[in-house]
Amino acid sequence: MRYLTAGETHGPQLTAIIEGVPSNLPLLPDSINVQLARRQKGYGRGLRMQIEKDTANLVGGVRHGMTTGAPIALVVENKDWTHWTKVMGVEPVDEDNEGRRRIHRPRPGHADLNGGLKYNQRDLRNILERSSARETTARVACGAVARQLLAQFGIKTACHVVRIGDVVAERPQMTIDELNEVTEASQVRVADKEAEAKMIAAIDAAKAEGNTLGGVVEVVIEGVPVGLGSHVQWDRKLDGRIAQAVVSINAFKGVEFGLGFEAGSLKGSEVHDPIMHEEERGFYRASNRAGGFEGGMTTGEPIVVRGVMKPIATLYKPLPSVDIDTKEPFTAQVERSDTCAVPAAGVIMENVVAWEVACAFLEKFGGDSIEEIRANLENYKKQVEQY
Ligand SMILES: Cc1cc2nc3c(=O)[nH]c(=O)nc-3n(C[C@H](O)[C@H](O)[C@H](O)COP(=O)(O)O)c2cc1C
Ligand SMILES: C=C(O[C@@H]1CC(C(=O)O)=C[C@@H](OP(=O)(O)O)[C@H]1O)C(=O)O
Repeated sequence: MRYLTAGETHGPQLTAIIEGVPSNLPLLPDSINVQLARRQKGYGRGLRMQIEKDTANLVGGVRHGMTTGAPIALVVENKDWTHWTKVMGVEPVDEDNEGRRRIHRPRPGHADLNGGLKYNQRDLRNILERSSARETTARVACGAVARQLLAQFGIKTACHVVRIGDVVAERPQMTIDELNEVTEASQVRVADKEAEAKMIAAIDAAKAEGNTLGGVVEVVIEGVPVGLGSHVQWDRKLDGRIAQAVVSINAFKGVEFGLGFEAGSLKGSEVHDPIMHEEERGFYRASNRAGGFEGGMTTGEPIVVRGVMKPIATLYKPLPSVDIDTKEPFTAQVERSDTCAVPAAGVIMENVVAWEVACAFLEKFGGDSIEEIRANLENYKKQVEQY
């Protein structure tokens, strides 16, 4: 499968085209809308999330609640567009027209200056509009389709917040269904109530001082068969593909699997997962410190992957910057902004990781219809059982 997205944050809509979704997958807008709504939640977001009510309109590839194998086309409206029709319209306006809401003071930490230099744009709004994380709405919609596919084969996903600023949540000891239930009810997507209160207080404190916060989120995927991805070629290693997908999320700066960076300070005996075998269960691991991957392939244990999000770049007490017109130092332009978007980022990460897993799943069990894929999976399961 592959997808492309288009659309600006204050333009009329976001658009995505997904190619390669098999036929006979049940798909209704609701299964996408659930993910879009999850992405909009979370303490610390700015006023924009009160304006938007993200819902997907399926405009291709689905008929009577089922995919047909044709490309899926979907759009999500920007409700905010009504306030931006002139500023973001396709019709030319005067160079000096105030209605352009031209940006000429780049924000440190955002795409403004690099994008302006690269695309030779003197209105940095032409960079901001597409570099905004609004685009992740379309990516989550695509991920939601991938989750639907995974769900057909009993593969479940969850995400939870591990850290916001210097507040760390306790690692939850619960099933994936319980984790989903508890984090859904949490304002910052944690299972740890004590940490939740401290995280909310930290976000309030950052906001009060015109500052912002980042954090760490974890995604767990269960029910994945052994052998997705491959050791034979660099670009077929599924952990590598997931890493790329995670770091491509706006403001994500790092990724780790299982023990992750901690593995660098431990001995081999404390890091690797002993191999076990039981007649009933087949091969399994005594632990899952690898986070579900060896040799770029899934081990059959849950995928456990974390991503770190830097603090939001737009500060109400801005950092020094330089005006691109006068070349004079200036404090950076202030745009309406979030204080902390880590809980939302967890949902984005869950959906982009689900996408990569679904792609690897289809590469392994490929087929044009759900029935063909199911037959291939059953056949492979038998092979693994008899190994
Ligand atoms: C859910 C989410 C919401 C975000 N909201 C903002 C925001 O309100 N203001 C801002 O400056 N950056 C925000 N960001 C981060 C910027 O989009 C990101 O820093 C920017 O695109 C530059 O890319 P980079 O940080 O990956 O280098 C958000 C990111 C995510 C994932
Ligand atoms: C719109 C979303 O996030 C936006 C991401 C974002 C940024 O710079 O990345 C800046 C803000 O945009 P605005 O200035 O319009 O409020 C966020 O609200 C969204 O997540 O749907």
